Amino acid sequence: MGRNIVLIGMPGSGKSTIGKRLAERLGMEFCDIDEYIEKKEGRTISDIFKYGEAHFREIEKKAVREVSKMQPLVIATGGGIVLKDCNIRALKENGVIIFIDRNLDDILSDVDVSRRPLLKNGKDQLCSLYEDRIELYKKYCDIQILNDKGIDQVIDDIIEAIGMENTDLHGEVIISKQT
Ligand SMILES: Nc1ncnc2c1ncn2[C@@H]1O[C@H](COP(=O)(O)OP(=O)(O)OP(=O)(O)O)[C@@H](O)[C@H]1O
Ligand SMILES: O=C(O)C1=C[C@@H](O)[C@@H](O)[C@H](O)C1
Ligand SMILES: [Mg+2]
Repeated sequence: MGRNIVLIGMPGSGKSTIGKRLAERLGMEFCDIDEYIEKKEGRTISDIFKYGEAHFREIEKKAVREVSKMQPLVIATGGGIVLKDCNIRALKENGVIIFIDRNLDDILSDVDVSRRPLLKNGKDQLCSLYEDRIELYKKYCDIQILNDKGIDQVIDDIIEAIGMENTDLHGEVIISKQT
């Protein structure tokens, strides 16, 4: 059975949008872990956060374990998935991890802070999350893809990079085409 394609990155970096369309292009199923959690719990992420971030992270950890075992999927993860290394270990067992690396200014202009409890105090919080997490995204990914162009081009870059990754390249592949 084929491997999962797992997208990690900041809130607003494009994981859900790119993931859905990548899955369509590859004829794979798509799973958004935030949506999986909301469906399974029958409540929104914001409602879960009312019981504290630690409570959400435990639910997220369980969801990651479950989703990682289903394959082959394109998986869009929550922005904080990198905060527990067991999440990454589970996702890596059956999957290649792709960091969708989007410039903070572009994220700030697009992200929907109303649906993200960690961003409820506004966009300054996003900058501080970025500083805390950027090294984790880089460290944990197999492939880093710059989302600084049209979505279709980003998807082309991912498909090209996965082809390279599957044949003989191991370690970090950075696609940074200037178009
Ligand atoms: N390359 C791009 N060109 C134009 N718009 C983009 C691009 N990448 C992302 N966007 C837009 O940015 C917004 C955020 O994208 P998306 O919701 O897919 O991010 P996400 O990583 O899933 O965020 P979250 O972690 O909050 O769920 C969307 O409105 C999306 O259309
Ligand atoms: O960046 C984060 O920590 C989060 C991002 C969202 O995808 C959700 O998973 C949740 O709001 C937490
Ligand atoms: Mg999303």
